[in-house]
Amino acid sequence: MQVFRNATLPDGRERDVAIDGEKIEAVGTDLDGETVIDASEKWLFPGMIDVHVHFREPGFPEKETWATGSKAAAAGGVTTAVDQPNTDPPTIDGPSFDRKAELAAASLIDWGINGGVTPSWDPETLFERPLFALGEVFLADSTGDMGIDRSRFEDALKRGKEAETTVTVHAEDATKFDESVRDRTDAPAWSDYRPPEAEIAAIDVAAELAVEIGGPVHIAHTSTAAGIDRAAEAGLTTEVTPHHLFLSRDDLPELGTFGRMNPPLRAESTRRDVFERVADGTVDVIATDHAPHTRAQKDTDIWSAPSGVPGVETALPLLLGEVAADRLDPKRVRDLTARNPARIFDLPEKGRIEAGADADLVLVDFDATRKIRGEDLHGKTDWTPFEGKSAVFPELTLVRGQVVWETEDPAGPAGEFGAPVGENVRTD
Ligand SMILES: NC(=O)N[C@@H](CC(=O)O)C(=O)O
Ligand SMILES: [Zn+2]
Ligand SMILES: [Zn+2]
Repeated sequence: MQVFRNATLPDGRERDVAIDGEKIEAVGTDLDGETVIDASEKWLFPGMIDVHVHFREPGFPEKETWATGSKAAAAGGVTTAVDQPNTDPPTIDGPSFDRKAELAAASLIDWGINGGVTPSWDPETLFERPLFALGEVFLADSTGDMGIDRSRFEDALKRGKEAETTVTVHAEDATKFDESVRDRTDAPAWSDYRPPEAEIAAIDVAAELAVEIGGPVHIAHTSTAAGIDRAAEAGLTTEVTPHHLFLSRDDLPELGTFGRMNPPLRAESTRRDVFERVADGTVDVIATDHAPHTRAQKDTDIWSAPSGVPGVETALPLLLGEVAADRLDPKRVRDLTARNPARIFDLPEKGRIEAGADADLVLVDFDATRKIRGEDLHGKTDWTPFEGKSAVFPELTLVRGQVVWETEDPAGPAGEFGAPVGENVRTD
């Protein structure tokens, strides 16, 4: 048994946390074990469950792989990551799921694989597999051009309901895109091209159909306060990315094409409104939408650059930086990154520091604030849109009791420790 002694938990209690094998054995005081780690002056958070990453395999290993993405995740305190279906081949049937699952075996951290929806998807064989969730279902084209129309979306919601799985939605309505800005070459043109109304309109459709059809619906990467409010009012769960929380159009002069993503960066006032909804608990989940592209791929004009930014290694550190600066409550960070995703996606073993749960833990020293630098990160991309921002990186990350990241030993353990989680689909 190993014991973290006198660690501060997100709710402020100071406790010993004892780990036996893969599980938390006890949370208490005066606990004993063979290995005792002095954690006084330090905090333990549950590992982040990132329900939205693009680890790019199969198809685009120059952007990311399961090995590099999961190592970056571990270094950022993410202990479970869920991959999205816009790979090549897209994950839209049984065989493509199996192929991705073989590659995911290289993961250092625990993982889930989502199933996607296109005109050529095969729900029969797809739902025979242990999907994490159905989605992200693209209501407009993004990277991978998997946009679908309303009737196929209805079909996806019905299938999701039948299989008792959550449907996650990329909510943008392409009929609201503003073609009149096409002759502009500045980076903010992307934000004007895919305006807030496009997101709000798509969330309205998702909410309407979710209420009509039933079954849980989760809106991915919401970027507008109005969208979040409408989703929440309709009983849908919502997710916000670190880039919509910490960046706005004001950053685009500096970021240029490296700040292009879907949905795009919004006005600074919108960013503040979104932050408020994250801080007050209206938003359920922070997920990264980790969408790496190489520097060379991004370094072109605004209409040719691919959409998406990396974020899996910097999300929890940025949030912990906000805790250090007294702008976010540590309990809120715990809920957004661990407790809520575990509840929404039905992972009873994960997301909590309690006896019986998986020992997915992050050891944090709030005095160790440092600036994010792209060159220090562990994914395939050597750039980050968060360059220079203050963050608190984990000292130690454990997945089911196993150290997968240690600041003292950045070479760290080899991969392939991760295991699949959350067979959230009824396959009988
Ligand atoms: N968000 C993005 O801008 N890009 C994502 C796809 C997506 O989530 O829409 C990607 O896979 O590159
Ligand atoms: Zn998306
Ligand atoms: Zn995505």
